[in-house]
Amino acid sequence: MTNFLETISAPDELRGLEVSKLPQIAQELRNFILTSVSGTGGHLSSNLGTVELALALHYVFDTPYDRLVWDVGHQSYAHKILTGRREAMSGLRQFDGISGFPKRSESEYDAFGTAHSSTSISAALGMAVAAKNKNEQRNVVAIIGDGAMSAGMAFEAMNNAGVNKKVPLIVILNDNEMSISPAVGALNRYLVKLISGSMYAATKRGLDKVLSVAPPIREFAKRLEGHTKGMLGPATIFEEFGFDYYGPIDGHNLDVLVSTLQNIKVLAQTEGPQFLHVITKKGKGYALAEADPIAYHGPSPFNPIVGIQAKPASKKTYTQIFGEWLCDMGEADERLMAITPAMREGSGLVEFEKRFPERYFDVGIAEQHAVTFAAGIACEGLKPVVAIYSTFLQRGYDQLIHDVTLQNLPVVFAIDRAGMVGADGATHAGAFDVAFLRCLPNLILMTPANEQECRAMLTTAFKHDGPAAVRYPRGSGIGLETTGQALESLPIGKGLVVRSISEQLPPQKKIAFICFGPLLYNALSVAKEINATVIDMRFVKPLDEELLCDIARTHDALVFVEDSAVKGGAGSACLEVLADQNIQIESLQMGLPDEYVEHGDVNFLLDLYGLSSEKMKQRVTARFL
Ligand SMILES: Cc1ncc(C[n+]2csc(CCOP(=O)(O)OP(=O)(O)O)c2C)c(N)n1
Ligand SMILES: CC(=O)[C@@H](O)[C@H](O)COP(=O)(O)O
Ligand SMILES: [Mg+2]
Repeated sequence: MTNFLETISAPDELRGLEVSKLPQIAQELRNFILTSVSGTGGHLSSNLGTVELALALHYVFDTPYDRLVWDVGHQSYAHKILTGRREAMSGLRQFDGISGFPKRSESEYDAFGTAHSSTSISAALGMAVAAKNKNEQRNVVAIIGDGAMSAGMAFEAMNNAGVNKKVPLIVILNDNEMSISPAVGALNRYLVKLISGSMYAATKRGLDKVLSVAPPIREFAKRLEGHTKGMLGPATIFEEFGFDYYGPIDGHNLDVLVSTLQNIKVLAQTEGPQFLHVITKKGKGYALAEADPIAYHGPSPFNPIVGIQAKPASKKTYTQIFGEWLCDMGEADERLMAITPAMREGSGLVEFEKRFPERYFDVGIAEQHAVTFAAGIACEGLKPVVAIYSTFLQRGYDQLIHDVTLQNLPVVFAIDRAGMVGADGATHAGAFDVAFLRCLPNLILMTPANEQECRAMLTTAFKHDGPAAVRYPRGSGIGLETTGQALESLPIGKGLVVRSISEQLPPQKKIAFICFGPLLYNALSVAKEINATVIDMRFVKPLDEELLCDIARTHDALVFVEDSAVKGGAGSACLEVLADQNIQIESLQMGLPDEYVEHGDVNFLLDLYGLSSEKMKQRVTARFL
């Protein structure tokens, strides 16, 4: 049997086929995705669930002239494979390989770069308004998941789109009742009601509209009605926002998808914003992923025959260290309230939810709300802990300033994925939190070098009567044990001398490494070779100014080391203090460059940016020795 997928290098070739060929192509796509992603690692269950949708979209719409904007974009592998990147999938999320998300610089078919959730409707509306303004008859489609739909930004866009009757915008809601973990919130309950049939009336109303304005597609309405129950009832929330609403329809039925999209494409040009609700299964077609879409959301490489096999890890991850601390502190202090914006597994809160369900809050993909929700909790004397990725905290920055630090409220920010994250690349790098946090009055900012410091700093933050943040990287530390360790704080604003210059073989130049975070250990291995001092500063804010100035006055050169952007980072904070104290000294800053750090193996990237031990030694030698 012909493998059609191998003959398709662009959607034009797809559009030349009979629609009856699409189911076979879908099967080939699904098999290819499973084989490829099990080999490279990546996002799997969401991609298995959107095979038919991607196929039908490229079949019906004249891509890339018509625009497709994939929300989050973690589910865009079928889209990438159909648009000439099948071979490139073997390099997925590897350095110099293709991104795991749509990326404008990667393909003309990637209309908008995504990865942070809930931006698609805003971007698509912008494109649709621009097309209208330029008198270009173009279709723009936003494909957004039910999880992504829970973010305020999606409703900001809907609110703006709905009143714009002449804008050819199509929004497709890919509803699989899952975020990464099960979807949460009132919107999820509402969608379940829609799916359950209690509000199929919307479809009936939509059908009546279709019949009234486009008689030639009467058979479309009849066929669509075949998939819905014609009960009358209240308008859907989407219609109240000004969209014509159709669905829910089966997002795996290519006949229904293609005919529905062909007609909605026409309506968008004459009737304005259209909203299609499709139902899919996350993990579709691979039994293990269908059974456990969470485990298969973003797996590392695995054998698809037997599925993911749990491997006993030699060292705990920082996420596990946090999760362990959260339970221990939650046990010790019932005021602790744990908040996650839709990242229960990734942030390590699964155990806490089991043990303290009444103090666990998954607020959905809603970082802005998560931060201010925590502020409200703190106002009432309880102790909120916001578990959040560095990159996603960017989404709640104004709330962090305006609602938390300005009011000096005791909220703990457990910031995971600080520094380089590897496979997810530039959109997910935790590069900027030191720069955007250290300038905030009232906030304490800590950078643990190892697991024990991480646990102690979380305790310090929790016991502090004001806003406090601890930032720690993706992955494991050096392997220090923390289980059962006492919940003791550190002296706030105090650094630590980890190594002093040995006077036995005094170096030609007295160099001190001033370190923030786990790169301290790369610096330490260099310091042992060249006989240098190593300082673990521990706090970016408040800085241990006394220690810093003492070291500066007793050494010939300082090397600042951090796994965050150099621009505005911890090293810059130190240089500001030295300038204030009028201390002149040679210095070198080591950290993330003034560019977006792309996807790739973290150790490779550390070496690329001169942060491996070998490269640190080369840079220090070249500059000072
Ligand atoms: C602002 C932001 N917060 C959190 C995430 C992490 N994240 C990635 S995918 C996802 C769930 C998306 O659910 P949905 O939109 O329903 O897509 P599905 O995985 O079900 O296809 C989350 C929370 C993100 N990418 N962006
Ligand atoms: C698409 C998305 O934003 C998440 O799935 C993210 O990729 C998770 O990152 P980790 O793998 O670091 O938990
Ligand atoms: Mg979903």
